[in-house]
Amino acid sequence: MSQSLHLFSPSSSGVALPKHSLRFTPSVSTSNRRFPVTSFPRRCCFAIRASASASSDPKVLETENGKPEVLSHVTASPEPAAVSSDSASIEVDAVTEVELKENGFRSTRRTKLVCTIGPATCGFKQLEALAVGGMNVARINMCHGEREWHKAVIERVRRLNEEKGYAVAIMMDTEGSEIHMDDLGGAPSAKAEDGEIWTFTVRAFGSSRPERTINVNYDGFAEDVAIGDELLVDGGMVRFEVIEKIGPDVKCRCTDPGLLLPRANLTFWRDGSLVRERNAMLPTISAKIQHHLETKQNEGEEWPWKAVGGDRFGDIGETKNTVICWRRVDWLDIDFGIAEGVDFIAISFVKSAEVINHLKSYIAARSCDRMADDGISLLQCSDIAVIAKIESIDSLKNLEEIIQASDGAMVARGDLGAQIPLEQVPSAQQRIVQVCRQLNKPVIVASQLLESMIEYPTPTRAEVADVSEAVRQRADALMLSGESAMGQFPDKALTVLRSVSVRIEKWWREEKRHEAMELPEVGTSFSDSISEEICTSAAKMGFSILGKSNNLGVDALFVYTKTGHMASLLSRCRPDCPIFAFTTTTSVRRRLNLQWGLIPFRLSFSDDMESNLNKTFSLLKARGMIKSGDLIIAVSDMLQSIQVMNVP
Ligand SMILES: Nc1ncnc2c1ncn2[C@@H]1O[C@H](COP(=O)(O)OP(=O)(O)OP(=O)(O)O)[C@@H](O)[C@H]1O
Ligand SMILES: CC(=O)C(=O)O
Ligand SMILES: [K+]
Ligand SMILES: [Mg+2]
Repeated sequence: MSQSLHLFSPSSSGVALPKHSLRFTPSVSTSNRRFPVTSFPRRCCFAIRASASASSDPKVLETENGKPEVLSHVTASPEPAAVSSDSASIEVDAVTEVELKENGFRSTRRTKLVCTIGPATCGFKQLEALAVGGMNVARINMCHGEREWHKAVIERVRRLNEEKGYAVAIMMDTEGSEIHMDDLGGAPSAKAEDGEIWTFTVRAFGSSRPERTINVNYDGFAEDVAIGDELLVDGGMVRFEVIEKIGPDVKCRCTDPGLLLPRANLTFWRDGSLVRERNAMLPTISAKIQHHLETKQNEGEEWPWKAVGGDRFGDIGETKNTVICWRRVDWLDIDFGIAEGVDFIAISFVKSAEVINHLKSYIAARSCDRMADDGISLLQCSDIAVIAKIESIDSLKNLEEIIQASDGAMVARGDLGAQIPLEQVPSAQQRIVQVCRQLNKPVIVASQLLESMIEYPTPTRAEVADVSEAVRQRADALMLSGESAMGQFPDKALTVLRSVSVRIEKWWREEKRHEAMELPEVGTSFSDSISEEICTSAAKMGFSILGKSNNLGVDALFVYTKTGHMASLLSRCRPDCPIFAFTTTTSVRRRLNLQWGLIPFRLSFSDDMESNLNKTFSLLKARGMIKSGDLIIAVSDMLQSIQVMNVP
């Protein structure tokens, strides 16, 4: 078996490059950039047989957010496939179609959009409006609401995907170990005025809560704070000074007035520095649960946190009386996420790669159990991607190792801005985005992108500039928080993200302003290296020169990928033309929906590239997504090949 990179030019039907000489050198001039459709020489292919399930699946093609189309007469045989010529049987993906009409073929939006779902957007119609508006990922935040509420949202998104053909992925965000306030007894907000005295306490009050009293979720709160400390709500939206401690009650004077929101995050500062010693940021597990733990441990029972071990997870034997761990509720949420088959789990307040590694093994073990229980096949069972939220000083310290261990990262600027000086947040963002790109992990820029749109229908100029900067940095995705969760204008906020993204992407493409980034090799095996070379070469051919068109006038990159890896390698190069990513499973398709520039489709394909291409051309032409004469570069992880051709 040999591994070859095949480049097609007008003078040759296929060139097999020798091993270790996989540099792409354009062999054609731009004046002669239309190629005949060439056939793939099967004798020199590195071929992986199509899996049984791929060939027995109904022949389906789905676009990013489009309805599935069943093409019963398409075969997966290695012979050139019979393809549908009946365009009427092909339903057009609403979102991609709208964006294609709005922006033209080459100007589809590359930046992906994540919306936090909350009371303002949890209904079916509201979710549908977001999907139509370009939401690629729906985020649910386990800090807020009950599990039942989140379950209902997940079910609605699923129904939306099934009934209306979208591929909206679901991201579950864990509560994490931060200290936060209670839900204000159900009130939407509370106003703290200058000089007022408020009590922060761990005492439970039930319905008879005294005025200006806030419950705190962290048992050690009163012990850890000191008189004179500064208490910041949501990173400084409201500030208090600690003036007195009475048992579990901490009396504070408001020094910076503002609106307290339910479950707002709390940090405390001493002499200008964030207080982090004594594990102040990690809630101790409650005595009740600890007792339960010890009893069960004595019975020799296995524990989820035991299974993943490590001090941060509360290895029970080691920390008898002060078990420090992710709170039990996080584990229950993680189990919930696995059972619901969410696509991403975002982990709040990650401190080290160890946390991510443990969680990934846990998910893998749990997913296998689930697979066995449900009798579902390996291909159907998605492994859930783990997103590391970078929102603490520790996470910045261990940034590279955390991102390397994760499947992606989030620049969680809300809490990050409460832990480092605000003026350092932009450079931290730039660094995180850059490290993610180098390590080939998708990155989301989150929090306060359009904060004023919670209340107003138009953004501030400064917010538009902030969104533009994240797009310019070519982050994979932008995220709405309060704007979509509880704001008055969720659809308008999404429209702003969408239109600013498209405009800035186009501007930078035309101006050729993007600095080239040195991308180190990420793979470890020879086969990985070949995939990287192939993708780099293909993407290079898809780059523009002189602000006009790309080297060869390439209209789109096609990638046929089972795991999604080759698609992400192409995305990482941030080429100028759109990337159509074809994959065989819906879960991989949904996951690819988070990555820059990918238009993910589900398609049953075989290991015969010629038949795959013919089938794809026919389907996409019928949708008006490509036309005869368009120049396509196709790569595939089954054959590790590159093909350059015109759509017939
Ligand atoms: N499921 C929900 N139910 C009620 N309110 C919600 C829900 N999700 C979000 N919200 C509201 O929207 C606001 C912004 O949501 P988001 O989850 O992005 O912020 P956050 O709580 O600051 O995030 P994190 O806790 O991850 O740092 C929250 O402060 C809350 O008021
Ligand atoms: C999103 C989030 O968790 C933050 O900004 O803090
Ligand atoms: K959270
Ligand atoms: Mg946060």
